Amino acid sequence: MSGPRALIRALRRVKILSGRSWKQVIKAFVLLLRQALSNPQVAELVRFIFLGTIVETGRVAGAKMVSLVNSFFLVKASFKQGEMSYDWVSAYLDHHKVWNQSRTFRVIARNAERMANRDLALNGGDGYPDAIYEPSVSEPELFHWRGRHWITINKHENDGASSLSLQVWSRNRSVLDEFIQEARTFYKSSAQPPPRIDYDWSQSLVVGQADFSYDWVLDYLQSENIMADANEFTVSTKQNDAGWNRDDPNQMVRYVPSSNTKQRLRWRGHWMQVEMVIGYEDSNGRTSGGSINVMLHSCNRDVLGEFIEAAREHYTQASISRVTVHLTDNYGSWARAVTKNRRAFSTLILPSGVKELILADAKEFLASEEWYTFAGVPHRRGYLLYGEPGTGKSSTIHALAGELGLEIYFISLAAPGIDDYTLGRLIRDTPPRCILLIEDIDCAFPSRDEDPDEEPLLDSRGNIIPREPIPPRSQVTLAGLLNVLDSVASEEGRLTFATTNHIEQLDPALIRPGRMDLKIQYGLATTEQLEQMFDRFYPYNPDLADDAGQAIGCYYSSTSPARERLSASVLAVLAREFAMAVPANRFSIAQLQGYLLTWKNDPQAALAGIGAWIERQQKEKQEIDEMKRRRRAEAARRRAAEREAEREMSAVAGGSAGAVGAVETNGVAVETGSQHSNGAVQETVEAELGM
Ligand SMILES: Nc1ncnc2c1ncn2[C@@H]1O[C@H](COP(=O)(O)OP(=O)(O)OP(=O)(O)O)[C@@H](O)[C@H]1O
Repeated sequence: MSGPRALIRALRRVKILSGRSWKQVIKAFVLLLRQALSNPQVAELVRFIFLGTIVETGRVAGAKMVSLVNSFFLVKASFKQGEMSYDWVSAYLDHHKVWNQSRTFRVIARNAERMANRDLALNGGDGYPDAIYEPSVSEPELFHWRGRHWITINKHENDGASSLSLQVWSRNRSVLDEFIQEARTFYKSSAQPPPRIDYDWSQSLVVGQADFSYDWVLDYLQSENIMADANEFTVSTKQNDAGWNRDDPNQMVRYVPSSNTKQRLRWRGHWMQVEMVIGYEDSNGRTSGGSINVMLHSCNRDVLGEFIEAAREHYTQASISRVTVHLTDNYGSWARAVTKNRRAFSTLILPSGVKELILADAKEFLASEEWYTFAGVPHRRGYLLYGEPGTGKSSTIHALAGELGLEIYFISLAAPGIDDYTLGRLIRDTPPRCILLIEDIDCAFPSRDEDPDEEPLLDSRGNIIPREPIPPRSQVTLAGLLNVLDSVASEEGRLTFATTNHIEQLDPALIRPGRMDLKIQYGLATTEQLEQMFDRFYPYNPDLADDAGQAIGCYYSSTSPARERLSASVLAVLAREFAMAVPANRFSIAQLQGYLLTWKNDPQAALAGIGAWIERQQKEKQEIDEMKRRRRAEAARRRAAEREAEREMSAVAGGSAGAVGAVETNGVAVETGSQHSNGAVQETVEAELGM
């Protein structure tokens, strides 16, 4: 306790402090210190503090000196993951196996991304992902660069994001510049894709699904196979999906770029990132808002323009050999497009002059927009192709689209979701200069669907029972259809084609000129068409080769044991005989095409077998007619029975008064009535079938 007491004593003396001179203050302080230091514990503490202060000051001064020296002799740089510079340096260091000295690794299994340090990987060569060693957060590595400069590299990881810091042991900053430049050049020349980027630091281009350029870009990406290095696919068997054809355009399975992932591709020496964004579905299940986002890893804006131009050019070129058909979804929107190989106009087999007429008319229409404007006539043209099924109506439109380089927008009025409103919207959404194809336009009208030659249905008293019209198969009304055909949206150089097998069911308002300007009937095959068809199936072909690959210039005879060659003149004779053997206007081209396809390499066998085929067709037709007749008779019997029963029930109900009695009477009457009506039905059916 001597210490504190001495201190108190000293303090008492300090009262001389109050208002006295500084000398007295110092004196008092020295006195106080002496008193304190006279205590060995205090003396020890003061010595300890004094020494510590000296050491710490030395350390701070030393560190300051080192950093001063560092900043004088070292050049530092840091690189953050997500920046391209990080990838340059990282790939460069990987390549130079800088991490070889590391003792701490992170092992990952990945084969999708190519790594420059692949030699470090355990490559099993079995197609299974390799184990790849990546340096983990580790001690700084010293790297002797170009045998002249020492560089310390440190890899850090923070919240899963890596960064690199570099210290170049040189006073000269240009060493760092050279190092970065070399890493960049190495990276650029290697096949390393750039990192996927989430933010827009470069030029980007967004092509919306609703825009025409969407098709260009998508088509370009598929056809050029330029996304072949991508590693995320969805495998689809659907033809109409946006898919990659890879090398084989006929393959059934297509590689569809995975949506909402960023794919990197190298295009004309530039790295690009492409992302397919799938649209969202609204409450009606309609998809919209999809896009292709293209981001260019270059500061040269012109490259994006070049890319779009290349896509457009490719699309235009490809369209020359293809026809695009746009189809609707179940909600009345243009949903997808399918492309088909173009059909040559010359392959159409039509009575002479018909093809030429349609083609010339359409061409003339497209070329005379100015005239229409000048004359104040809406620039639209409607064509109605009508006639038997399988006679070439759709084929004509398809071939015409190819010939004129137009796309087809196909609407089936019977499709679900197509009503007046959606039809109007679809028409509004079609581009100018295209072919709008409305197939089976008759399905918008009530029809009887039965044989028009059918005899009237009679009841037991010989009265005609009116037939109930079969309701239309479409939700589109005549007014709605006329509206659409007359709408302003239809005045943009559009060719509207409508097809029907039943022109007699169409309202005259629909087919009047102005709506349907050109009506062309398609009939069953005439003798002229049959001959043409045979010629088309078995052309005299100078390039034709035999089984051994020898050019033979014509077909071999199948009937002659010596396998004689068939000359052009023999083929012409066969064609003529074939045309004569088939009754004119009896079969459709589609039917005959089916037959000829079974003999596609043997014209003589085709001719030899045609008689038997016709007989078979006739027999089949008789059987079908008989089945139809029976079905009609059954339907007639049922309808007549229903009518009789209804009539008798209303007669009984009208004549009876008491409820209970009425029921009983009714029951008997019905029974009697039904017996009676059965007899009546029999009579009706027999009358109808002419028995
Ligand atoms: N006049 C024709 N010229 C060339 N090929 C034809 C002709 N008619 C039919 N075909 C062939 O028959 C098949 C069916 O033809 P298409 O679909 O054009 O007939 P359609 O009249 O439109 O029939 P539908 O009324 O049933 O729709 C096609 O494969 C087509 O190649």
